Amino acid sequence: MSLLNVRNLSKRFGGNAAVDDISFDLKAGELLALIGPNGAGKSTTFNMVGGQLPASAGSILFDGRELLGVPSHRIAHMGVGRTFQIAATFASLTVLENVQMALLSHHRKIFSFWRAAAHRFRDEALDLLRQVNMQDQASRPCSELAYGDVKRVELAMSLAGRPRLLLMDEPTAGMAPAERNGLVALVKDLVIQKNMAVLFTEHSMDVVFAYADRIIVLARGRLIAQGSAEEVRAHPQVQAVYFGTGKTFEAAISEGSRP
Ligand SMILES: Nc1ncnc2c1ncn2[C@@H]1O[C@H](COP(=O)(O)OP(=O)(O)OP(=O)(O)O)[C@@H](O)[C@H]1O
Repeated sequence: MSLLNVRNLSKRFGGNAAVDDISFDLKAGELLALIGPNGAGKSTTFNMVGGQLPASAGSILFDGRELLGVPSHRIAHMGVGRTFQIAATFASLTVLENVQMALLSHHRKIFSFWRAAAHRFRDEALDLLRQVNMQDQASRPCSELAYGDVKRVELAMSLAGRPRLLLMDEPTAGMAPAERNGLVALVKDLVIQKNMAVLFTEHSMDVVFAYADRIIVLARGRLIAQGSAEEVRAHPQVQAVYFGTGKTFEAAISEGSRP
């Protein structure tokens, strides 16, 4: 049975249908990529699932419970985690402190007194850092880290909320190709180990085709294709919309270009 059921979801901004009657499912243990050209409606879809944006119509069921109309903080506590395009860590805090902070937040402790409670959740934070291969850098301030490592810390922070569904908006934005592959390979391992569902948007097609279990393609707010990498790659409408210039996916991959 699916963990997430999106049905006939739409969002209009004035006369513009940013998301237009889309439906898709996501199972536990599945890594689902949401792709499409700029302005296709990916972020708008994410923001509706995460509760940051109200929908104009449709339904989003998470484990059978309707998410539409539920505030984002409550959606987070229901088990839907989120990472953003720009990693949100506290630069002046150490790696470990950032993850402890996320744990304090998850357990609804008060931020302002957190230093006094810094010993709390230390073991749990170290365990989360181990899961993203950052335990060796636990005592370094986040400001000193390479960007790819900051993204790993952010991933550990999002795991602090024990999400059953993790939404990752362009997790590899701003990363070098080798770092990109490392991060998404790690996410794929976590999906399998934790039987967690992940929905991610991504501009890097090589990463999508290498790691996603399934891909859905949006164009101008409409869902035009969904399926395996092979199915999506071969889909005529996807090729036409994505590479209207006559480019093929293979060419785009070898150039490492953004659509
Ligand atoms: N707050 C808003 N007000 C008005 N129009 C918006 C708003 N947010 C998004 N849009 C429009 O909705 C459409 C979909 O935008 P969205 O940001 O969801 O696309 P996207 O696929 O995430 O694009 P990108 O890959 O560039 O991030 C676009 O036409 C955009 O201009």
